[in-house]
Amino acid sequence: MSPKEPFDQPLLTLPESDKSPLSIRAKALVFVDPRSRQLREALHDLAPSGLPVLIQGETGTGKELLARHIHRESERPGLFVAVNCGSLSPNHGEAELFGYAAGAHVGSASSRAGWFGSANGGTLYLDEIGDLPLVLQNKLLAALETREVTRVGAGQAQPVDVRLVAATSIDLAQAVVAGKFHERLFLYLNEGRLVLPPLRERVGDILPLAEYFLGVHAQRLHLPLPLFSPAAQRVLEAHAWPGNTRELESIIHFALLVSSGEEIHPEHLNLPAPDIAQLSAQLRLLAADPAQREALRGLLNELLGSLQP
Ligand SMILES: Nc1ncnc2c1ncn2[C@@H]1O[C@H](COP(=O)(O)OP(=O)(O)OP(=O)(O)O)[C@@H](O)[C@H]1O
Repeated sequence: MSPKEPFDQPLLTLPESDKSPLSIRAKALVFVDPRSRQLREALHDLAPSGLPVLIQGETGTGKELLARHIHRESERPGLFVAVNCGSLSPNHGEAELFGYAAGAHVGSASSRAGWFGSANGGTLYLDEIGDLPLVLQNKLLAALETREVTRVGAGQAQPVDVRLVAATSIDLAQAVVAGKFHERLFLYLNEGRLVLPPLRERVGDILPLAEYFLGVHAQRLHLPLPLFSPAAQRVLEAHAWPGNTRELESIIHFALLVSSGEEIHPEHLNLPAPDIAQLSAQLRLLAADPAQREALRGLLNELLGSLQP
């Protein structure tokens, strides 16, 4: 981490030069909630270690963005290569991952390095690693342990230096028990484990992220920057965000487009009305945080007051 990025700064940015072919739009990681700050410290410790990393989190929580920051802080000279294991071809997954030799199969007149080779010297990010077929899990473990890959159809293994960062939205320990995931691969990956909590459990991140996305989209669309009304802020903090940060970004983008420009109100947020069970779960979470408790008490008194006949 550079001296410009102490832990008390809630924004961690990727450099403009991060021109990975699979780059995603947002480059900044917003960390304000205490749980996110802990995660940032863990990231800072883990990134330069070179250890494999397993990131667990629901969809849209920011696993790929976190992996990019791990790569950046590791200062490995090679590329960050992101691959979704669910999108590997059932028949050619091995060739896609490890490459193939010229003439290995019909149409392969020349050889190809594969994702492993492309990430040589850098970081291979395997999203939804639980979707990898068992046979490929075995080959992946062998490649990681021996630091060598053999292209499909090639006689000789080649040395590779790849740091693996894997992500999963399922509990891989349970997949191991169910016989769906290779235990040794799980233990290998689990050396460096980061758990990205869902957004509803990082309530302190919701408004800073909302403001961040509002700023990004207002700037991109050359629109004036509106503010969130206090009621809109409360709605944002009370929503359960099943689609996590990705859902938050699209809600904010929409609100920016439909608001008149000065202030965003609850009616601009295209969110379903929360049900009572969801609302009370959110309130319980907020009440657990001493900083939020007083604000919550005031709000509840205000609401109860408005209900008096
Ligand atoms: N802390 C954060 N700060 C800023 N942007 C974030 C943060 N977390 C996530 N995002 C943004 O939210 C979107 C979803 O993040 P990302 O694709 O990394 O999630 P994911 O967990 O890998 O999703 P999936 O499981 O669907 O692959 C991206 O546009 C990402 O830039």
